[in-house]
Amino acid sequence: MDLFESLKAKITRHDFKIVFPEGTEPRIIGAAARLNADRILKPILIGDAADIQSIASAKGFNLTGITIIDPKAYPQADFDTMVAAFVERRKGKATAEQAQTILQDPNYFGTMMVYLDLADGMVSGAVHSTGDTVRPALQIIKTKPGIQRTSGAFIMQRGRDNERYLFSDCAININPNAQELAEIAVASARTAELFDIDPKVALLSFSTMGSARGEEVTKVQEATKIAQELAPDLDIDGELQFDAAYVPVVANQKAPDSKVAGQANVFVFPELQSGNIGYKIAQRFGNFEAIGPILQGLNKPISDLSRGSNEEDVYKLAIITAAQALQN
Ligand SMILES: CC(C)(COP(=O)(O)OP(=O)(O)OC[C@H]1O[C@@H](n2cnc3c(N)ncnc32)[C@H](O)[C@@H]1OP(=O)(O)O)[C@@H](O)C(=O)NCCC(=O)NCCS
Ligand SMILES: CC(=O)OP(=O)(O)O
Repeated sequence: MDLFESLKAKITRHDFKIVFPEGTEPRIIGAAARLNADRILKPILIGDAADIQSIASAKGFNLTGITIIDPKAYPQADFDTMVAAFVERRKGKATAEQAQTILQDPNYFGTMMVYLDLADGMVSGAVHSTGDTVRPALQIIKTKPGIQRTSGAFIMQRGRDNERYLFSDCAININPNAQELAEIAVASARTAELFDIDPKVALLSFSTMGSARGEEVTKVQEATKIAQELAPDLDIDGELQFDAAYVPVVANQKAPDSKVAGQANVFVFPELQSGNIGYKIAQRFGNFEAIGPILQGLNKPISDLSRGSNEEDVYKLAIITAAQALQN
């Protein structure tokens, strides 16, 4: 079954509430209207109610049944509760006065809704940068026990046969150390399983099994060892160049003894420059649909769109976000 049909079937009866802080953005309104009409989940739009309504009617989107939260009209008592919860969560890092200002930011407001269980997940980032979208989640939602760093994975999908891979970290950690990279590799395998990928994890480099040297290579070698120790049940190998990871004939030549080389479907990039560039090249040259970034390791699902996303990308990432809520 198509990935999204299978995810829709899993989430539909749960009526998950997904909050969209960028409620006046037409791509968001359009996706919310479709998600609502298809009865997949319950969208909550944050923004000026009159603006949202007028954009929706200009574009012909039906908002009947969709919750709109206009921060200007949000009940004072509920806002005070949010402020108090934020101050408590930030443990001395924000005063009540600062919290009043911080929570005017729709991403902080939406993230607090998820934290307070007023929503099951959040999707933002169609107009905000990744930093502005995810920082509230890092500060408020935080990572699951045992996970130090959240990271951002993409499901890369192409063609009718649903050729599907996972790329990470393409969004968050600028230069992870070996331990962090190892955790990213293991978290990526777990995310892959959620999307029906039987993970074979390659830690990528410009070197294959010692063919080149340098501290960048050593980091990937160390990360591979740590990841294998962290998750002995998984097929994880490195360091591998992309061709050795992906192309069987090259794998035979460069890494003949590897259980992953030539068959990898989870590609872990050594740092963010290569990860972010890599996914965009596959998306724009390779015609892969890039779904994500899916934030891994957070206590609750928060998703960050690329600003280049279209309405369909918003629709699909909202479904994935709701599917992640199933794991909570
Ligand atoms: C994600 C990012 C914004 C965090 O940077 P930052 O806001 O400067 O983060 P700080 O170091 O000030 O940390 C803020 C909080 O987040 C936490 N944090 C930072 N990175 C984290 C991570 N990867 N995982 C979990 N928590 C993290 C910190 O521990 C800190 O928590 P605290 O305030 O409770 O102590 C930054 O790493 C970044 O800009 N990454 C690149 C994003 C990007 O542009 N990607 C390309 C497009 S997708
Ligand atoms: C994931 C990503 O690269 O986001 P943006 O394009 O918004 O920077």
